[in-house]
Order: sequence, then structure tokens, then C-alpha cells
Amino acid sequence: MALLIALGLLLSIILLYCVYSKWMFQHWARKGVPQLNPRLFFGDTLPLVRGQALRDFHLGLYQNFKSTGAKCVGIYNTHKPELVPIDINLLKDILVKDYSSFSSHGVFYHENNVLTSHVFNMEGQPWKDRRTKLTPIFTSAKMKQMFDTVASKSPGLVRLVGLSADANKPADIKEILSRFTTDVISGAAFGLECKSLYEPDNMLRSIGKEAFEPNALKLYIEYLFHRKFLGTIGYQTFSSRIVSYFTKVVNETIQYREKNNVQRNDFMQLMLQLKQHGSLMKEDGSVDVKKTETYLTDQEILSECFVIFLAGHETSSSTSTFTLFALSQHQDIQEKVRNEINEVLERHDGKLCYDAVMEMEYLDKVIRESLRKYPTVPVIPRRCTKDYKIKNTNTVIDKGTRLYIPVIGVHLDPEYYPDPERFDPERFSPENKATRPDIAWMPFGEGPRQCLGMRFGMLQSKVALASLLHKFRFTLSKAMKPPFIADAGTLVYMFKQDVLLDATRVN
Ligand code: HEM
Repeated sequence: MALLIALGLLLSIILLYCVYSKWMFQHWARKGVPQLNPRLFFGDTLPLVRGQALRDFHLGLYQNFKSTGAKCVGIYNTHKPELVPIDINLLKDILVKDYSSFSSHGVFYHENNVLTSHVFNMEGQPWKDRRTKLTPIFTSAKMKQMFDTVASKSPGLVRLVGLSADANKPADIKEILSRFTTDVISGAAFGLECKSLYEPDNMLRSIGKEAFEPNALKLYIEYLFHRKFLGTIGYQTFSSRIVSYFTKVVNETIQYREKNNVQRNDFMQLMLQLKQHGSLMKEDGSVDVKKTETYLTDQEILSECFVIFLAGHETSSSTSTFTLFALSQHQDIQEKVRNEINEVLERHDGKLCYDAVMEMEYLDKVIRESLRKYPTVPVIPRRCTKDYKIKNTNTVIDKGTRLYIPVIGVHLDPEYYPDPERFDPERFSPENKATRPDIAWMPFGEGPRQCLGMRFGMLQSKVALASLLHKFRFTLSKAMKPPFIADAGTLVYMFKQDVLLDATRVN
């Protein structure tokens, strides 16, 4: 009897859910927004569940609906309505002009879950305050100060590629560049002498890999339940191995530096200045800006070190990987960029210094074009934080709705980039840039939530590429065969297959 009652109850719940979903699936139609054909329990996510990469899903969506002239398209994740803006003016309103209505990434975080409580995940006033505190540590002047920390890792990078070149073996370039950025970021974020370029099984490299592996169950839990509830029950996003290792490393670094008054040119140093003085210091030791309430606590330093590590290494290594992949297929462009690197280095007595890197204008265009064609973050999340009426329509986006900014769709849109599959760095000449809206290039996002580490990301990619292209010519290995399909198992865009390049010494 009890079993029958339980069964009846379960069936009633499922039935109620079906009726509720059916009603929800008309959400966008009721608002006059075009939508797909959602299925019970999955909404429109069935292709993703079956293994389609997020990049491909959103590219298809953008291209299909752009041709209909739609401003945006409504989708459903399970039964929940979400929105993908397509119109370039609407994208600009959401990211820049009316950003205050979309100031959240909609990602889970909780104060009890220390590694999640950082600037990328935070929202509202706490995010604003944290962003204000951190912005001064990412200026051009600070990047210049940190240059040597970045460049000190390039000999290890060149050595590793040289080993493959001398053995006539293809270089697994993504893996090598990920080790490079792991070493750079851990040196720059917490002054650690990480040597993953020399030790493949290095702990930070393995933590970096683990932290980036999407865990479908955890993603669903964080999607379905309220963040305050998860925080209260002690839910943790990352494994205890990651939490305890990071907490130990960062806390020990803070204590060691404070006790021994250690000064280094890295993010940790700048964050410690904020902790101690509430402001950054000038080189002569005086306070850089008027004292304001910008103190950082030890816990905040820990969270921010983690996001610098997380946001900074896979994105940058994928950027350099895609650039070398593209150059391997365009030897003329590769030759041109190598000539520029050689000329600039000659002017600087062969030394790869900050000023030399800044003079490499063609390299800059090449990386920008690579980030256009292969944006490492192909879709950027946003959450609507107050009801928003789309201009010149009657459609209101309700508070709480998630949005996906289709970076990949815009970057491959022939309206902004004719013949979009062609790799052409000249798209980034001043004349060509002037022919399209600024927002048509947004690999780092746009507006007040734009990537904080953009300068550092570009800098470490330039150092890696200049060091490698100065020494080696790259061609696509025979082992790498098309089609080059996006991997559905990573959060940052990368191919399913390894990126294998043949490197030959040139100097
Ligand atoms: C080529 C490399 C990189 C790419 C393509 C990239 C891309 C992005 C994107 C798309 C966002 C979201 C922007 C938005 O919502 O509008 C973002 C945010 C962020 N990135 Fe990067 N990133 C890179 C490197 C870095 C590095 C090296 C760091 C740290 C040193 C970093 C730190 C951050 C932080 C802290 C945020 C959150 C900003 C906020 O929400 O206020 N990124 N990045």
C-alpha cells in the first residue's frame, strides 16, 4: 500500500513537472521572442548532453537566427528560460551601456566556499568593491614590472620544443604551452618556483588540469540550487585536494613574505600592499594613490590568487596554441611575423624585453586575429540582475534570466568579417578596424566586467610566441588530420585532438 502511495506521489510530481514545463516552454513565445523546440526534462540542451561542444551549439544558434533578423533567441535549459542576444546593438547595451542590469556572470559562489568567492564569480556591490580593489594591480605599468617574471620562463619553453625538434618528433604544443603558462602564472600569482616545464607530473599542473575538467553533476547542482542553500550545507565546488593545497601554499607565502619582508614583482606583492596599506606603493615606497578603503584580507588574497591561476593559464595557453596552429597553415604570415620579431630583437641587442614585445605590432595583429577565429572563451555567461526592457521592443528580460553572449557567432559573422574562415591579421589594421563596431571583437568580454587580466594574457602569449618563432619554424604534423573539432569536454575552447606541430630550428 505504502509503495502504491509513494508511486502515485512520484507520478503526480512528474505529471505536475510536465505540465509546468509545458507552460514554461512558452515563456519566450509569450514575449514575442523566437525560440527553438524544447524537449521535456532537457529543454534545448539535448545536443549538449549528447556531446556537442558549447562553441558549436552557440555558433549554429547564432547563424540560424541571425539570418532571420532576430534580435535574440530564447532557449530552455531543463525548463528554465535563457536568452542568447544576437543583435550587435543589443549586445552593446547588455555588456556596456546597460551593464548594471546584467552585472553578474551567474556563476555559483559562496563565502564559505573560499576558492569560489573571487571577482569572476561575485556579483552586485561586493563584486564592484573587489573589482575596484584589484584594478590597479593590472595596469600597463604593473605589467612592465612583472615582465621579467614572465620572460624568465621562456628558456624552459624553448628547451622543451627544442627537444621535440631535435628528436624529429611532433611537439604536443598545447601541453607544452599549458606547462609554460602554469609556471608563469604560479610565479606571478604567488611567487612559486613551479617547474612544470621540467616536471610533467608537477602538482600545480595536475591541479590546473583537474580544476578545468567540467564535472556535469556539479555544474547541474550549482545550476539548480540556490547558492545560499549550497553554501549553508557546506557544498564545495573543488576537491579537498585542490582546496587544501591552495590554501596551504597561499597562506605560507603570505606569512613568509610578511615575516621576512620579501619584495618581488608579482601579483602577490601587490595584493600584500593592498592588505597592509589599503593602497599600492610607488617604487620609492610611498603610497601610490590617495588612501581609500581598498584593504584586502588574507582570505580575499587566497580567492584572488586562485582566480588568477584559473583564469590566467588555460586561456593564454590556448590562445598561443591556436596562433601557432594558424601560423603552421600560413607559412607566409609566419615568415612575416618572424621577420618582425628578428628585426625588433636586433634593435634591442637580441634581448626579449618589455619594450621589444610592445614594438611587435604585427605579432599583436596575428594574436588578435587568432583570438577572433578561435576565441578561447567562445560564449560568455551573464545573469540579468533587474528586469530589463529591450529597446524598441515590448520584450522584458526578467530578473534572474541567464544570458549567453555568443562571442563565436559574432567573430565568425561575415557582416563584420568578410570570408570569416580566412586567417588574415590585416583585419586588425586601423583602417579595417574602423569599418566594424568595436564590440565585434570581444575575446576578453566587454564593458565593466571585461577580463581584468587582458594585458597579462596578451603579454604572456606574446612572450611565448616571440621566443618560439624566433627559434623555430612550425608546420602541421602529419599526425594532425582534419576535421579540427571543438572538444566538448573542456570549458576553454580547444580541439578534441592534440595539437601536434613539427618544429624545425631556424637560427
Ligand atoms: C588570452 C587570455 C585570456 C582570455 C581570452 C580571457 C578571457 C576572459 C573573458 C572572456 C572573461 C569574461 C569577461 C566578461 O564577462 O565580459 C574574463 C574575465 C576575467 N579574467 Fe580573463 N582571459 C584571459 C587571461 C586572463 C589572465 C591572464 C588573468 C589573470 C591574470 C585573467 C583574469 C580574469 C578575471 C579576474 C576575470 C573576471 C573579471 C570580472 O568579472 O570582473 N584573465 N577573461
